[in-house]
Amino acid sequence: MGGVSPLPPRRPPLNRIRQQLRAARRALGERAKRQQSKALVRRLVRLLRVKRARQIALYWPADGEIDPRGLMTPLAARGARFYLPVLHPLKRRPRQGALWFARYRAGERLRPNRFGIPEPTGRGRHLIRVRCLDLIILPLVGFDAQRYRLGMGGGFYDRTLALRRRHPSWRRPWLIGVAHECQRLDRIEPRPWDIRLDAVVTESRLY
Ligand SMILES: Nc1nc2c(c(=O)[nH]1)N(C=O)[C@@H](CNc1ccc(C(=O)N[C@@H](CCC(=O)O)C(=O)O)cc1)CN2
Ligand SMILES: Nc1ncnc2c1ncn2[C@@H]1O[C@H](COP(=O)(O)OP(=O)(O)OP(=O)(O)O)[C@@H](O)[C@H]1O
Repeated sequence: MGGVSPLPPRRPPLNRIRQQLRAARRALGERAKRQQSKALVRRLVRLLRVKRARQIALYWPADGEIDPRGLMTPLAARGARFYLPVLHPLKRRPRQGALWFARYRAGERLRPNRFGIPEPTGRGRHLIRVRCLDLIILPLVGFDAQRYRLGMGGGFYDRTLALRRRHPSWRRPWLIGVAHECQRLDRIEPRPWDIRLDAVVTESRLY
């Protein structure tokens, strides 16, 4: 043989990477997950962008995700309001596969969506325009040090935030991805629709 340079190692397909990262996240154990969520919330509340935010989108944790709900008590004391993602009901383009954000007050009744994730219900729910949010805390499956995000694969946040790609100078909403450190990848090859986050916070670091 000799003289033939080896092919670069082939990356496993994205879906396999997603599965592996989700399994790693679920395997953490309740105690570790609780501790890491608490440590992460302590980091978040120290960030000026977070302290100043008035309209904040969180998410309801599922599948071993970091629990961001600990932000509510300290930030409500500063006058913040909170919103949760709701799957857009339209089955047609262009809004299909996008998210709405509905006001959520602690203790309010929620109903599971088609993925089993609780969301605000009812005609009375108050929706907010994405551009009026100061801050979105995004769940993620994987991230890299460049702050690219790998999600569940539905493209929901990418579609919802697509307007930001067209208006890169818009400062709102600020986008913070939150994750366990074990969800970091060496490099995520960004696809054309991927949105780069403004920050990624883990239990031990800020990217
Ligand atoms: N907590 C949380 N809420 C969120 C998101 C999220 O990632 N985390 N989303 C972020 O986008 C949106 C929901 N996106 C999701 C996309 C796929 C699956 C999921 O479990 N898919 C299954 C298979 C699909 C099916 O059941 O039909 C899977 O991959 O196992 C869940 C949520 C909005 N709300
Ligand atoms: N702005 C957009 N407009 C139309 N389709 C989009 C847009 N963004 C993403 N998509 C579609 O969504 C699909 C899933 O995208 P991707 O794999 O990046 O999801 P994800 O970021 O991992 O998931 P999520 O945001 O739901 O957590 C892609 O195949 C892509 O075609």
